[in-house]
Amino acid sequence: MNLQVRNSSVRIAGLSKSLGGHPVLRDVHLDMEAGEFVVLIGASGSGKTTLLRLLGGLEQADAGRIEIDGACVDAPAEHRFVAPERRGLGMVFQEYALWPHLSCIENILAALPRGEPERKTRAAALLDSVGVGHLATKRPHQLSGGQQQRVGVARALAVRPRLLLLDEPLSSLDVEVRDQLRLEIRRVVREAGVAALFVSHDPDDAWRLADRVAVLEGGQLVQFDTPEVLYRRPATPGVARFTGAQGGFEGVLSGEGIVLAGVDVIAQHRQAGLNGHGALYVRPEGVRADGAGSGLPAERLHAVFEAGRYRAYWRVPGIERPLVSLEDAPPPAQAHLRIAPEQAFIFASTKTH
Ligand SMILES: Nc1ncnc2c1ncn2[C@@H]1O[C@H](COP(=O)(O)OP(=O)(O)OP(=O)(O)O)[C@@H](O)[C@H]1O
Repeated sequence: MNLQVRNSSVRIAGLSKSLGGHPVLRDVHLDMEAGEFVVLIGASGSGKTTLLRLLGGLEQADAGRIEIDGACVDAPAEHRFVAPERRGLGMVFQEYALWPHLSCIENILAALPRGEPERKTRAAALLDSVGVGHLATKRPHQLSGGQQQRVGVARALAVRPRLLLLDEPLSSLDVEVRDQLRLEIRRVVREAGVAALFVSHDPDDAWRLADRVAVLEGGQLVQFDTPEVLYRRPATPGVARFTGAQGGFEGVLSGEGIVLAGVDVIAQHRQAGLNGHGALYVRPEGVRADGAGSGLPAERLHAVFEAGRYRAYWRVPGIERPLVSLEDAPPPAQAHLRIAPEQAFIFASTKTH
């Protein structure tokens, strides 16, 4: 059966929302392309759930505009607000939220539009598409968490949504089930051709699911890019950390880089408009110990074997925190650390000098 649904797109412009007198979202602009899978990340309290609730119609914006599939669903300036059930959305939550007294197939049938032809065939096909066709007659309590979430995804797609909203749907599952279900969600959402906004804390969700990743910091959208651009050009220290960087190591800016422990460290990317002091962020895979030669003089504090390599922790005179490197061979007690410019990023100093 063809599970294809309408193409969709989302336009969010100038969206602001305060809760309890505090601004939670500030002037958010975000356009999703038809069929695009966007993973929304951000620290706890950054406003992810609030953005999802605004899209879902569970909250009303203070300012700005939301369009789903070309239809304006929220625009306070125009006194426009479309109720949640009329927005054409599919929703999947962390807690599975299935009807406990209904079987899996009945849960799907309850979501299918009444006039839908061949309802039972479609409900069964939806369960099949997420790998739980054989559990159609079971009740939710007879299923594992991962199986229940599969039914949750099938039910969300049953309404032929214009947009699928997923709020940390994998976070209650153990790692193996999470990996498996992540792949299946991506496949089934692609097959349905529906746009999806997936809220997560987990970097693996961003790398493995997203066409683009949207990053919220303090209620503002600080970056909206492909995973590759996020990795190569993180827009903020927070994004650099999310992509695995350690930092910020404070130093004085030089012509092309930053001086740490008397050594000029070159970084390919430096935030525009900096002068005076800065802070270096670098991923462990961009730091290498070198027995001799140039680089930051370092003393090994500790090293552990990890997934075929050695993760080494170094003390560098003049740097407050240990610097971490990844090595192919057991690291020596003393070394010079070389930093790969493409793995290094310089942002504004967080200290007042
Ligand atoms: N009803 C409310 N009244 C007042 N403040 C609220 C309300 N709901 C949320 N907030 C505040 O708004 C901010 C953003 O909350 P939100 O739940 O959107 O963040 P989040 O990024 O989803 O966080 P988490 O990852 O922890 O779920 C938080 O500081 C939160 O305390």
